[in-house]
Amino acid sequence: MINNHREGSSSPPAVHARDLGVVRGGKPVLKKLEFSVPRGTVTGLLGPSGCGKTTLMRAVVGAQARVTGRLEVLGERAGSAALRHRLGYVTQAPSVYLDLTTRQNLDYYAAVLGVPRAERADQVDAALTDVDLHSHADALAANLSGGQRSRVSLAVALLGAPELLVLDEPTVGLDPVLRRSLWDLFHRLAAERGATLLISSHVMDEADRCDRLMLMREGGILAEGTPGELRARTGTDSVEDAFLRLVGDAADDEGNDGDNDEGNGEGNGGNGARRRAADQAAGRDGSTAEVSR
Ligand SMILES: Nc1ncnc2c1ncn2[C@@H]1O[C@H](COP(=O)(O)OP(=O)(O)OP(=O)(O)O)[C@@H](O)[C@H]1O
Repeated sequence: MINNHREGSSSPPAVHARDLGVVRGGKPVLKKLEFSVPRGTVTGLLGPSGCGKTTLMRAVVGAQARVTGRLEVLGERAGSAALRHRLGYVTQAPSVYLDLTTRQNLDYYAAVLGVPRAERADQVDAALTDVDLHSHADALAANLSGGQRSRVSLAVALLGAPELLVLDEPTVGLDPVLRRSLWDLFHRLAAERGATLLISSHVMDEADRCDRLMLMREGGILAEGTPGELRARTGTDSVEDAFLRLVGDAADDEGNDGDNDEGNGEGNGGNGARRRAADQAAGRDGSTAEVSR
């Protein structure tokens, strides 16, 4: 599902990073990242738990301290006040007021965002339609399921029609039908409103729903491209296998860079290291399609 890229040649990418680094807790968690996210695309950020997806998203929305290098968002420096109304960000923890109903939450956030009073009801209705929550519009958030609360958070992010939506694992805890309808919504937002979506996921079977992917590992970008390009580059049939192949190749490269004391030259030793690195990256002990968790 490759989007036609709608960005004009003169329009800067939605996100542009050069030599981007972040230190957290005294440790470098993002290391010299270089990438661009084209406008009007659904770009997936995939990688195992702890590889730095959330940190990267926080840097993009201007919520991360100790960012070094260059990071431009919609042509502005990340974190600049001019971006406040052009971005929507949904964290992994739904941020809704439990003592308000779904509609009251949306109405409140619309007011905070400065949506004119006369437009508020329409915008709230549109957001409720987008996330399919009309049937729970008057339910207290406290009485919603976890997945429903995440959708309220997503609806909040849609208010004001932001140009860039940064969504941290928006489909966690949702059933397959809802997941599909949200992915359809993400593509509609890109195709019909020209929005750019940067979406993190650790579920590899969602990778094929993205126009483009950035595969992350240990604070770096392992590879980027369309799902088809990544499959073709690695000679694999799925993005999950492409990821594991790339992790294995990176482990081989790292192994070749140093001395190999174990080295009796047996294929099994190398394959074992490669396999361990891939399994570790995938967080897998069996045949799960998830990268981690
Ligand atoms: N508040 C913090 N203080 C110090 N280090 C942190 C903090 N939050 C995260 N880290 C570290 O930063 C690294 C990247 O974490 P991050 O949350 O960005 O990863 P992630 O890929 O989003 O993981 P997940 O998929 O589990 O959400 C991890 O090594 C983590 O331990």
